[in-house]
Amino acid sequence: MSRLVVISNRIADPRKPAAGGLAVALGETLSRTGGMWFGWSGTITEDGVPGEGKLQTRQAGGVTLATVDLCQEDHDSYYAGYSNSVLWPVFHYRLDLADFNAGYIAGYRRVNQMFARKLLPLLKDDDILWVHDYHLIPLAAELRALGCKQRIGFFLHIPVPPPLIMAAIPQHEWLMRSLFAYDLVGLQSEADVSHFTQYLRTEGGAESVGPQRLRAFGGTVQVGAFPIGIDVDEFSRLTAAPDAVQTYEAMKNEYSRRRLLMGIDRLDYSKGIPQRVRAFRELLARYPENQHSATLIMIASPTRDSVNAYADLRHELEGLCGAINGDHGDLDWMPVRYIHRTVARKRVPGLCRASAVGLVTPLRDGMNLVAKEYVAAQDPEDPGVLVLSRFAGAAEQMKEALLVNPYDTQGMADCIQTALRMPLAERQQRHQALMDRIRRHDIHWWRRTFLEALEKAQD
Ligand SMILES: O=P(O)(O)OC[C@H]1O[C@H](O[C@H]2O[C@H](CO)[C@@H](O)[C@H](O)[C@H]2O)[C@H](O)[C@@H](O)[C@@H]1O
Ligand SMILES: O=c1ccn([C@@H]2O[C@H](COP(=O)(O)OP(=O)(O)O)[C@@H](O)[C@H]2O)c(=O)[nH]1
Repeated sequence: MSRLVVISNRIADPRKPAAGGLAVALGETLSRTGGMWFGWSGTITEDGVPGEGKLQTRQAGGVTLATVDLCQEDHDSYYAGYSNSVLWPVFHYRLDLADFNAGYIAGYRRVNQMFARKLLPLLKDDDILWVHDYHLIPLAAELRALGCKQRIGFFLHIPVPPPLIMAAIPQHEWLMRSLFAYDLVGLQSEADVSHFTQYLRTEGGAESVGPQRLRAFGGTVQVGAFPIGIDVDEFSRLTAAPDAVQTYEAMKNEYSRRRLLMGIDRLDYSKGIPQRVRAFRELLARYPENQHSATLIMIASPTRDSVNAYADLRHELEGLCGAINGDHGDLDWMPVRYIHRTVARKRVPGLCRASAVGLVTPLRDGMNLVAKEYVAAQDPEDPGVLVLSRFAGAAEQMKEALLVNPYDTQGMADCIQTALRMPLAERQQRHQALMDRIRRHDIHWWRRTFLEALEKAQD
C-alpha cells in the first residue's frame, strides 16, 4: 500500500494544545493511516539564512514528523506576510485588511521552493502526496519542476471568494494556474467549487471536459467539494474522559444559577467575535429576563499576533467586553467571561456540554470544526442548541442548527433568545439530525473520499 505524505504549514506539536482545525484534523487522519507529516517546525531562527531552514525528522507513533525551521525573514514574508496578510484576508472577503506589500511574494515563493527541495529526497516512488492550504498553493508546481512524478492532491481549508475579489490579488493568475500542477483540488463546500469554477471561466476561459474536470491555462484540473469532518467517536471518548468530565462539573457547579453560552475560536477577524458579543449585549437589552442569568464564556485563543489586524481586533474586543461587564454586571454576576488563552483540547468537550447555547458565528469560515464538536459533545437527553453563521462552510451541511446572519445584531439576539427558550423535544430532534450528519461525514469519510478521488483522477 502506498504511503501517505501530508504536507502542511502547521503541524500538530504533541507538546502543545492544538488550536486550529487543520492541525487537529490532520493529526487525527494520520494517527489512523500512519505515514509522513512534513511542515514548519513552528520555530523561528534569528540567525537563519532565507530559504534555508534546518530539516529534522522524528517518529511519533506510526507517523514520521519531518519539520523545517523558518528564519525571521521567511516567517515575516511567507507566513505573516503573503499567507496571512494577503491570501487569508482576501480569501475571507476582507480586501480592506489586505496588505499587498510587494516584498511578501518573494518570501512565499522562496519557502515553497525550499519545502519542495527538502521534501523531494524523503519521498518514495509510490508515495501519495496530500498538500494542505493556502500557504502551499505553488508547492506541486515547485515539486514538478524538480522532477516529482507522484500523485499530488491539494486541499484548501479556507473559502474561495468570488472571482472579482480573487482578482484583487496581484498574482491571482499565477496562483490559480499553479493549482493545475495538482491531480486533484479539494475544497470545503459547493459554494467554493462554484466560485473556483466561475473564476476559471471568467479569468482562464475554462471549459468543462468531464464531471468536475476543467480545462484552462493550457492544462486540466479535477475539482471537488470534500467538507472536512471531526472524529466523532474520538470526540465522544474525549467527552467521557476525566478532564472533560471535571471541566463539565466545575462549570455546572460555578454557574449553577446561570444559563451558559459559549464561543471558542482563535482571535481572528474572520470569526465574527465582536459581532457576537454585540449580539449578546442586544440580547440583554431586548430580553431583560436574561439579566443576572445569561453568561457568555468567550474563549479567544491567541493567534498570528505579529499581524496588525489581529492586535487591533484584540483591543476592540477587550474594550467591548469591559463595557458590557461595566454596564450590565453586578456584584454577583459578570455577563461576559472573556479569556484570551488557548484552552487544552481535552477540556473543550466539557465546556461545550455545559453550555446551553454554542455560538459559532464567523463572518466567513472555510468549515469551522467547533460547530461539529459542540454538537458531538452534547448530552442527547438534554442537548444544547447550536447557533451557526450561514457564512461558515459548516452551514451547508448543518441545516438543523439555528442559522444566523452575523452582521444582523438584532436578528442574532432574537435567535439566541429562541435557542435559550427552545423546548426539549425540538432540541432533541435538531441534535439527532445534526449528529447523523456529522457522523455520516466524519473525518474518516473526508480522508477516504478525497484519497479515493485522488487515486481515480486522470493524469
Ligand atoms: O496555523 P495557524 O496560522 O495558527 O492557524 C490555524 C489554522 O487556521 C485555519 O483553519 C482552517 O481549517 C479548518 C479545518 O479545515 C477549518 O475548519 C477552518 O474553517 C479554517 O479556518 C487555516 O486554514 C489553517 O491552515 C491553520 O493551520
Ligand atoms: O482554545 C482553543 C481554541 C480552539 N481549539 C480547537 O481548535 C480547533 C479550531 O478549528 P476550527 O476549524 O473551528 O477553526 P480554525 O481555528 O481552524 O480556523 C477546534 O478543534 C477547537 O476545539 C482548542 O482546542 N482550544
